[in-house]
Amino acid sequence: MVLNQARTPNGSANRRPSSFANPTSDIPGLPARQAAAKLLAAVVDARTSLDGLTDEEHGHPAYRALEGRDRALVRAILISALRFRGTIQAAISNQLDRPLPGNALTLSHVLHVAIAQVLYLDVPDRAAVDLAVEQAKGDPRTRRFDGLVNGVLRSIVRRKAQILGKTPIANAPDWFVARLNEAYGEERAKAILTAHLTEAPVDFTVKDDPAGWAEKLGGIVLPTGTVRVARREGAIAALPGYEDGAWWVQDAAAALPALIMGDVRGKRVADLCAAPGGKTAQLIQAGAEVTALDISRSRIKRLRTNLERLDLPAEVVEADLSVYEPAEPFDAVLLDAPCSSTGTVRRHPDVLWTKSPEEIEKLAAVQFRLLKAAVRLVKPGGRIVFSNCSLDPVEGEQMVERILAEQPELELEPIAPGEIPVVDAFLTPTGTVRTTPADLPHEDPALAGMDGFFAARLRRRG
Ligand SMILES: C[S@@+](CC[C@H](N)C(=O)[O-])C[C@H]1O[C@@H](n2cnc3c(N)ncnc32)[C@H](O)[C@@H]1O
Repeated sequence: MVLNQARTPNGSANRRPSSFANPTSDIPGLPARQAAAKLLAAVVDARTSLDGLTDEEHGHPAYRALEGRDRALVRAILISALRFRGTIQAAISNQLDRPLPGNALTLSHVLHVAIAQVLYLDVPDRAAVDLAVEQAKGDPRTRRFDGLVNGVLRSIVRRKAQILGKTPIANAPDWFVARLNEAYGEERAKAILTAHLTEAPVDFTVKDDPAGWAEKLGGIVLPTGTVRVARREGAIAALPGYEDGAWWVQDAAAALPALIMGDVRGKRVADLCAAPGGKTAQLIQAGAEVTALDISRSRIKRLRTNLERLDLPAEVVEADLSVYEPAEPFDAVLLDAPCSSTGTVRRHPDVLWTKSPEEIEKLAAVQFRLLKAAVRLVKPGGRIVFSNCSLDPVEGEQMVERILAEQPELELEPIAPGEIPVVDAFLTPTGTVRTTPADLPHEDPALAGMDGFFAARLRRRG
């Protein structure tokens, strides 16, 4: 089907005079769709993180100009548009005889925003389609395509059940699928890609009584001890136990690196990339005397607030780990390094569209540098736990091989099966920890999975 006739939402020819001054600003719901298309452009064209764009204080101006409800709608649209980007793109392509012109990026974003609503959100189809047509008309870059927008969207509305009923296609860039296949084999890679299509549950690390908190929060206790609740509307801060500091939100996988540190009671431990403080809190709770260090002022602020709420005291240091010189070395250090975050796609579907293989290599270089800096901060004989939330072996398994090859004073301290029973299910043959979103399956997909994480325990030779 070729769609190039300019038509209004009700199918009649477009007769709106071109001199119609700023025709769109008063149409309810339109500013939210316009903002969504702008933010989508910023994510996929300029590779900007969605969290930054939707920051309540420093986010994109088009986002900050919206009311709270519209902000939530924009976020929901973008999460779906990015999570199902492959499916949406295929649905568009199926409607056209030839691809959209390469310079029609704005048109493509308008379509993606509308289709995300039609296929995945509880927005009336008619509103999604009509607003997209108005949006196209209101922008000189898309004005001449309003008929195409109308035709493509109406056709997708009609084919909705068929599109949604199909086996999901890979909603990830080719480079990512190729790297997953290579690292995990096709079957596990497919399971990971499928897991990415469901929103992650909310996980809580509790100070004590997991069963009691699971009941109060309406969740389950995972084999790892984490309390898990299916995602639902509502503020985390309104949940029981928040004010009292009884728990903190932390993915089940993110809770494992601190556990492989072993018994830290009474030890001086540095958490070297600490903010916002999930692992710091675990280490303090486990009885360590913790120094929490981070380079980012704003993230340090969040860490302080979190530790205050939890009533867990630590020495907090704002510094660059590469140049940090403590008065004396630590008994043990944890380096939860900055990474590509490809293990967190379920909650951050923008990651796949903002990162690239080159970016992964760059981040691996940063991790290598930080890991070397971490080694000099620990006493001879002391442990170094290295972790991150990437699925890519370059940032995990291969990073450990590289550092061991370069630093003879380091050795791998493999985790033996049964030593820390909660990580047994995730141990690799070399005694490191690897989790993926396809792990921790559950009959209810809303309660399944965990972040992709890697963690290794190293020792500075004594
Ligand atoms: C993956 S996050 C840490 C998450 C944290 N460990 C937790 O569990 O809540 C990585 C952190 O590394 C910090 N970072 C990046 N480069 C750093 C450096 N050179 N020195 C210290 N911190 C750094 C970032 O600011 C960021 O907060």
